[in-house]
Amino acid sequence: MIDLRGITQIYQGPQGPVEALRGIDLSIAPGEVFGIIGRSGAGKSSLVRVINLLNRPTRGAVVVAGRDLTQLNGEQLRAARRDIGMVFQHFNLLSSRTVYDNVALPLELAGMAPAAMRERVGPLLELVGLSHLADRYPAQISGGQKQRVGIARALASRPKVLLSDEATSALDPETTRSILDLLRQVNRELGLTVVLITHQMQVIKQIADRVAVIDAGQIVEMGPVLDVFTRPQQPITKSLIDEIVPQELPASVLARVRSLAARLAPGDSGQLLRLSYAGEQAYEPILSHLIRELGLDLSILHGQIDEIQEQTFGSLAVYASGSMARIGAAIDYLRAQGVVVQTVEVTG
Ligand SMILES: Nc1ncnc2c1ncn2[C@@H]1O[C@H](COP(=O)(O)OP(=O)(O)OP(=O)(O)O)[C@@H](O)[C@H]1O
Repeated sequence: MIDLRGITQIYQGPQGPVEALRGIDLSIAPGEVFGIIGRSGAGKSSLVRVINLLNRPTRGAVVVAGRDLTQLNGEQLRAARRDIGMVFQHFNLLSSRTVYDNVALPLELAGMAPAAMRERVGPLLELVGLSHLADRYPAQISGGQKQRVGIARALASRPKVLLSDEATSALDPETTRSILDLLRQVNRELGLTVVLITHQMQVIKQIADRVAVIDAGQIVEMGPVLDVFTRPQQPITKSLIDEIVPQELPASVLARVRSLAARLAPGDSGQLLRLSYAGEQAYEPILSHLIRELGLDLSILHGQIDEIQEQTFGSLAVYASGSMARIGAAIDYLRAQGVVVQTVEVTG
């Protein structure tokens, strides 16, 4: 649905050129919810605005629904943009127009007759749950409701792609969840491709199928969300995930490891393992196999089980004690079960 090829964006800043995007290649499939995450200044806004050519890239091709937007003339581009809706962090509603008239605006601009417009806007207000507020003005509704208006307006021209530029950053956590649920619903019911940028892993966790991590204008990591959560590769990805799954173990856990290590039976070894897994399998049978079949002693020190996209995602810290051979066999067994195993050395 969306193919970005070799996208470079150079701004002329007051202190000279700023290379905000440096050779981005990205393919987003139809119907996908694709998240782009990065710290402030990483280039997220620049990237999402390239997709509808609000930003014209310095170099590269922007192919949406089979057409390279950079090659279109003004009129063709205006037509192509109707396939791409956008929602903004600060909603960008017109304060002098009612909720209804804000949603109707793109249709009015496209010259649609009022009766046809009513037929289009009514169901959209229903979809976003605002039919009862159609006559209110933006100043008379909440932030979450404003964003619902923004989403309905973005859907008015029946786009194939919805871009979301930090749509939930100005909202509290509960409203954020409800807006993300709405975007998910729109994605599923209308088959829309959704591209969202955010600096919050919570947003990615709740809604995205795949995620790209952007840093200093480049994609440094990309994959299905579950994979990236269980096997983050880059330090930036780890630090972004830390918000959900702490990457460092608490001091109390490390103290417990030291005390277990001090009480090992003669000839035994001990190893702290961090396990993470995603998907169908559950920990319990795997851990009981280790204890029963491999004769290992396992202490569960720390753990968290969460849900990502209706799949279980867990992370555990366990201390295994027994012979070196048994610990090695346990690690092999865990990996064969699809569990990501990290051995952690505890000093001091
Ligand atoms: N119009 C502009 N002129 C000059 N430099 C710009 C312009 N817009 C963005 N930049 C610079 O380009 C880089 C990327 O900015 P961008 O807004 O894309 O990042 P971002 O990841 O969206 O950041 P934030 O989360 O803070 O909005 C930054 O260094 C920024 O200062």
